[in-house]
Order: sequence, then C-alpha cells, then structure tokens
Amino acid sequence: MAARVTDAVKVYGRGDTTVRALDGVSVGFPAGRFTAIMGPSGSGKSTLMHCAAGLDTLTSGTARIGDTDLGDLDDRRLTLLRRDRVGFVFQAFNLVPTLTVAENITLPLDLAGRGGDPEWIDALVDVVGLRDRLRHRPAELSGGQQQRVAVARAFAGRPEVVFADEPTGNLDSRSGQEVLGLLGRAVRDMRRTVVMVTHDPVAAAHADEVVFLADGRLVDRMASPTADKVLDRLKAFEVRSP
Ligand SMILES: Nc1ncnc2c1ncn2[C@@H]1O[C@H](COP(=O)(O)OP(=O)(O)OP(=O)(O)O)[C@@H](O)[C@H]1O
Repeated sequence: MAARVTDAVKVYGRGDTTVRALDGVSVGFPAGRFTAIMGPSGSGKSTLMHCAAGLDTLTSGTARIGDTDLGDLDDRRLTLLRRDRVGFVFQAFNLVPTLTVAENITLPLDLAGRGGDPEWIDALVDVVGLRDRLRHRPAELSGGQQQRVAVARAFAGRPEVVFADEPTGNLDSRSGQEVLGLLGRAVRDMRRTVVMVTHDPVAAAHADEVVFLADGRLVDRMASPTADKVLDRLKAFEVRSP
C-alpha cells in the first residue's frame, strides 16, 4: 500500500460542538493505482485525505505512508515527509505567480535542495503538454494549463503518492477532462499512485476504484467505475439520508 489509514477517527471541536468527521475508517490506497474518494458533502472526504497525507492528524487510529506511521513523526519530520514523499494537487492551483512554469514545476525539488531527475522532468513536461509554455508565468496561462503545471509539480519528485483534492473543481469540463486524463496516464503509463477527492461522478470514473464515505464511515467500494454506476450509488445515499 502506498498509503493507508486504520481505525481512523477525527473529532473536531469540543463539548457540544464536536463533529466526528471520521468515525473508524480503515482503507488502503494501493501503489500504482488511481483511487477516488466520494461521498455526500460533509461525509469526511477532505478530512480523510488530509489525515492520510499528513496535512492533519488523527484523533485516534493510524495513518501510514508506505511503512511510516505518521503518528510517530514530529512536526519537522512530517514536513519533510510531505515534501519528499508526497505530492499535492488542490482545487486552487497554488502556483507562485512570480515564477515561470519551469520554475514552478521544480519548486519543491529546489526547496528540498534536490536537483531531481532531468529526464523525468523533461518527460513530465511533454506529458502535461507545456513544452511551449515553460518560460511563461501562471497569469499568462488558462486555468486548465495552470492545473497541468500543478500536476507536473506534484509528480516532479516522483513521490510515493499524489493526493488531489477536487483537482477539477475550478475548471470547465474540457480542461477538467484533460487534467483527469493526465492523472490517469501518470498512473497507467508512469506507474504513479493517485488518491483523489471528488464530487463529480465523471471525474471518479477515471479512477481504478472508488471508495465511498458517508457520515465519516467507509460504506462501499467500487472497482472499474463508470459515471453512471457512481451516480446510481450516490443517489442511493440521498434516498436514505433524511
Ligand atoms: N476544521 C474543522 N473544524 C470543525 N469541523 C470541521 C473542520 N473541518 C471539517 N469539519 C467538519 O467535519 C465534517 C467532514 O468535513 P469534510 O470537509 O471532511 O467533508 P467533505 O466530505 O470533504 O465535504 P465537502 O464535500 O462538502 O467538501 C463536516 O461536518 C465538517 O463540517
């Protein structure tokens, strides 16, 4: 497993205002696979991703990246783990406006003082189709192009797993499809691992497997998803919830 959580519980707040965002979730994200996390609003998707990725800590239970138990790490080691072993793509592209596309892609490696593998980065630039944009600044690119830069940046250091939180949330459907296609190709052609939170059944259909959350619990998994099958599964939640 590239990442996994076991008996994960996350409670926010205290006293009368506590929210049990994760209520005993155990799930693994296999290496070399594209997994989507779905579920109704407030079901705990982002919380699960953040805790699995070391962006937030569990109240109880364990979160692992590879064999490393994140609960054993102090803040400094957790920061290093996020920098060196994990990649992120967010809904807001989070590019540095003053840097060029090329500089944005290698930024995590530069911050880590690692040169990275020039051949790998070169191949990535072609995969994301930004060869003729490398000297441009983010403001000179479309939203879809900016997210493709963010995807290249996430994979630049060959992390063990890339976590994507609603990566197509700010994109029109064509740009969104392009970004999803890239994530899928990174997994299938470049043997990467992706875990993606999404609301969108069409986006989830790009994954190898979908895991469904409801009320902070894992309630179902679906291999070889299609948009229709995912939509039907989500409708079943709506019928049951009050
Ligand atoms: N920092 C926080 N403080 C208090 N409650 C929080 C916090 N973050 C999330 N929650 C609560 O935890 C629950 C799960 O939130 P989470 O964002 O993980 O759900 P989600 O499935 O990603 O939702 P959405 O699809 O709407 O983004 C929600 O009830 C939310 O209000």
